[in-house]
Amino acid sequence: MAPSTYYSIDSQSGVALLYLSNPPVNALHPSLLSSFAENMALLQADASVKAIIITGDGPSAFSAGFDIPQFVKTQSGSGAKLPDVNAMLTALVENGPKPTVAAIKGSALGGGCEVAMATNARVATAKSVLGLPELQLGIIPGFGGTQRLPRLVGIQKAMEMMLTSKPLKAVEAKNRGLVDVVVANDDDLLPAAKQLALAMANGTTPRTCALSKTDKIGPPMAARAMVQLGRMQVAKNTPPGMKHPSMCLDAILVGATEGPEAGIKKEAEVFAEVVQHDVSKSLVHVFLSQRLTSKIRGVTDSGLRPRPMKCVAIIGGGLMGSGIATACVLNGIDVVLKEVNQKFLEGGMQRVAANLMSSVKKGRMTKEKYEQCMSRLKGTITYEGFDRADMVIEAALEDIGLKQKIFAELEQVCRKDCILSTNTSTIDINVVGAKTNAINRIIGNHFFSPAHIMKLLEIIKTDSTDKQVILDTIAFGKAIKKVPVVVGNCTGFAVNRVFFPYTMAACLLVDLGVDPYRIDKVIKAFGMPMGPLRLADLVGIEVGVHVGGQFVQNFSDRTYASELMHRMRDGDRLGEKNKKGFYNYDAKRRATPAGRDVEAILAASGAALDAKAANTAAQLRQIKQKVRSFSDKDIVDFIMLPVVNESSRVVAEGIVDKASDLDIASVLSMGFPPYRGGPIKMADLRGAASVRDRLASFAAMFTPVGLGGFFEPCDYLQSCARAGVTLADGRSALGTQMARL
Ligand SMILES: C[C@H](O)CC(=O)SCCNC(=O)CCNC(=O)[C@H](O)C(C)(C)COP(=O)(O)OP(=O)(O)OC[C@H]1O[C@@H](n2cnc3c(N)ncnc32)[C@H](O)[C@@H]1OP(=O)(O)O
Repeated sequence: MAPSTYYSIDSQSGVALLYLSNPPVNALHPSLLSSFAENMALLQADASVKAIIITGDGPSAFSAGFDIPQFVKTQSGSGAKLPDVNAMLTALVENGPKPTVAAIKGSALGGGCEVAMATNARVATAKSVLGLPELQLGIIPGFGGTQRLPRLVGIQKAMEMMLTSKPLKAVEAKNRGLVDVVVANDDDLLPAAKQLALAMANGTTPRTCALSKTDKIGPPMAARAMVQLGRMQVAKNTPPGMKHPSMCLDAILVGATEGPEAGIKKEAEVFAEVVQHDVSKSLVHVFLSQRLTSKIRGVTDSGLRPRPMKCVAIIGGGLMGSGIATACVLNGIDVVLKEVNQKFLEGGMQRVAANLMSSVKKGRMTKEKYEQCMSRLKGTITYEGFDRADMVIEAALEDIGLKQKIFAELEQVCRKDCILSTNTSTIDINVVGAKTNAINRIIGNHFFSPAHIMKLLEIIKTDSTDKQVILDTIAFGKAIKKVPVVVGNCTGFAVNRVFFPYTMAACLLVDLGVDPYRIDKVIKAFGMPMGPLRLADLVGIEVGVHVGGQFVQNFSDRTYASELMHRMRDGDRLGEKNKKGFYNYDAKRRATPAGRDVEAILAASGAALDAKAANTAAQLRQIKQKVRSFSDKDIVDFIMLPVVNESSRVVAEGIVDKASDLDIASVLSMGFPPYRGGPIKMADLRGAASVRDRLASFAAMFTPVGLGGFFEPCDYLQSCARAGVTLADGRSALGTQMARL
């Protein structure tokens, strides 16, 4: 059914009930808004109607706001024309002849909250939440929210709610003035709303029109001072180039100092501008793409039903294994945790207990829930209990022989329908299962550390993995509240593979004489949580040497084999592990640049590059000169565009189901800034041709010293650039040409 509204009128009381209807969250689609305007006009004109209650259809939402996919259409110029929602809300909902009440169950977010704020009173169930999270989509409220919210809760709270995008629970919303009545049970909602609506119709309770209220915004001078405080917050917390938070404050200020009409006008101007910014295009892309990762062609649309994973056996109680066990027991799944001896087992069990206890200490979990979770955890040093397991997750050392032995044993001790999975981050899944006859039920479950906190679950399927196994693993990922991204089997899978150039490019810059701390600073300013050298310390220099070596071996045409990490390791600069890496670490893991402590290592690594390029020393000298005068933007391109290049290969090879899956995986694992959309979205916003040309210029610069391959734009990127199609659409747009890539 098309998104719309429908209503009924209680002829006895004269109360009309208008439903916003667009399951599952009653998003305000343009057709719903048109129907809303039409039906409100009808009800306001109907002489038999005394008051109007607006509510959401279905159990979970009043309305989660404007229909977000419509933004993509607006941004590409194909959006439907909206009725004048602000005029309609003011004339028909706020100031119409009949009083209006919002009856809220579940979420009233964004435009949904704005509709509710336009009514004359709000009644909400205790579990409801109300808020204006538009800023997290790179936009600002556009249906009067920047004007009504400050008038209901005060400027300070309104700014806080908008700038953090955090909604209020119903009880706090009532304390703040956003809600009038809170009811404990769903069944009490409509009766309470009706009572209030009739009281307003009879004049026994006054009608509130939020736009006319002034008591909470104070005089203009006070409003200016308050907004100035908000601006200081924005300056502190907002990445450079992100304009919509301060533009949101502009709209609040105009309303508070020049009146609501001017404020609504300003809000509309700002909204129309920010919705076209790249930041909004990226954040909307991330919101929608994150919800698409668990929809896999040929699997989730195959008619199969996922089997619930009630019991999971985990091999290895180290950091990863105990984190995975924590995520399982937290979400109602029984766990059998296996270790090699009693001492290690106790260590693993204690780690799970400590993970859970940390939530208790922070007040996020009750002691009762803690006990419940712990009761789901059983430890063993044999395979006892593995016959109960619906899925095994092996999280042992990254040792091929060991994993093969474990999998051969698992085949013997587990049920024939048990999914056998590995948490390897580097080893080919087919190799892990090579000594079994169970390759169709073997899959990768790649968690990111700390496994009970990080949202991404990279699921690695092979050509032999059964669809049912993939489907069950996706459902398992969702059951433990991860975002599952299904990828193909290749060196580094998706995430580690696309990010290998991140560290290699940084090593190349350091070898050419660029200050490592400048590199980290520039990349952090780009929006990554930390620069590549700080990250190398965090992951561990030895791990870097091991993983880097695999990429050099497998992708020799496009890797840079720096000696930097090897020399760091040999110099006992192992990273956070021994508190000495590119940075020195204190007891609280605070990092300070190691500076002179690593000077000799950096010099030796640079000298190794000089020695390798001895026959082209003059060209290398020229390159060094250029590189040392690189701007910050050059450094970002130098490091991030090779990541885009490898991402393009991953998309071209079909390692991910959709290009956007790779963006989400990058955001949720490496902390790629969501407001840049992920490597593919970022490249598409810039244009494939521009990315290709910049990479080609780096390739031309480095070819004389034999390192051009590291930057050479891949065939897919070149084809998309030539055809003028996006990297996201290239696979379908290039069609048969893809076969030749
Ligand atoms: C003019 C206005 O000021 C502008 C606006 O209103 S912009 C919109 C502002 N609103 C928001 O940002 C709220 C966005 N939604 C959410 O935060 C969360 O979806 C939620 C809290 C409502 C529910 O969360 P949760 O229960 O985890 O379910 P979630 O998977 O996110 O959503 C359920 C489905 O509803 C969809 N959905 C949620 N909000 C939507 C919206 N505003 N528009 C369209 N679809 C929406 C999701 O895409 C998902 O679809 P799927 O089932 O096809 O995957």
